[in-house]
Amino acid sequence: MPEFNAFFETLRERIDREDTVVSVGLDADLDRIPEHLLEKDLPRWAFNRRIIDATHEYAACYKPNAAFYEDADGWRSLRETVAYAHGKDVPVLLDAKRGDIGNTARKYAELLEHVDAITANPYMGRDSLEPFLSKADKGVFVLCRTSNPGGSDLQDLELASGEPLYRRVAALADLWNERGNVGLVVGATAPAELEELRGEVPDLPFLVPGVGAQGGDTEAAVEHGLADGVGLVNSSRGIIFAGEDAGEDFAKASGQAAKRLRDRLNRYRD
Ligand SMILES: O=c1ccn([C@@H]2O[C@H](COP(=O)(O)O)[C@@H](O)[C@H]2O)c(=O)[nH]1
Repeated sequence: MPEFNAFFETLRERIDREDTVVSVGLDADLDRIPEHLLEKDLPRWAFNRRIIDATHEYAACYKPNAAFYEDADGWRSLRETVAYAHGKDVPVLLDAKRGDIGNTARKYAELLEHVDAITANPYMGRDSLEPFLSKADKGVFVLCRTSNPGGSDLQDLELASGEPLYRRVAALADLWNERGNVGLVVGATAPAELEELRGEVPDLPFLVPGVGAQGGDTEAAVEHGLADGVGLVNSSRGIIFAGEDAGEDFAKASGQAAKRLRDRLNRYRD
């Protein structure tokens, strides 16, 4: 079993030091950002800065989803956000779900020059992930059993061997973990699969989305999401929009929501 790489060691240090496995999802949706911020030059950055100020002491990492930044101002906002999170010593995991033929994946993998870890789609196989995997000091979270209702449509399909596809993905990800830089994405809405996968790949840390707005199982997320104490449980809308109706005080409510989630998850940690 390879040891954790630099990213996972940094994450482990952060988790231990701050006593939290909360991933704060920065899905800065312009349709939900408080109105008074919309006049700013970069509203998403203005929003994220306030959210980071209010939540960083409860955050093991920040997870911006690329979908909310894929325009010119969005990328500028994201760069400012990443620099600010780093200034608070919090790692950043970009939820980008990339993966393509090697030549294209090589360009996607350049995203890792700016962030500490990324989510990747394994559907096109090992060569499509190699450019990410070869960045030995970064983290690569491979989509395995996703939290959405349609996650079962393909991921649960039984292979000729009798095993479901998500289990094969987990086994492959374990093989791809030569550098100790691989984790899995497994949704909190699939607690049975979380438990099963923890048994299959005991050494891979999980990123567990789906608590909060999606109603996933927080206890299962913690009990099975961590490998040797390392793993992340993400909430995005449940934290960043907790103060949606609080006007100028919106970030305070986010800080309280992040603290509540941290405390709740910590009840299940060893
Ligand atoms: O299986 C998956 C993989 C990724 N996500 C992403 O996580 C957050 C969840 O947001 P919430 O507001 O906490 O529901 C979002 O960025 C998703 O794209 C996921 O939910 N499930």
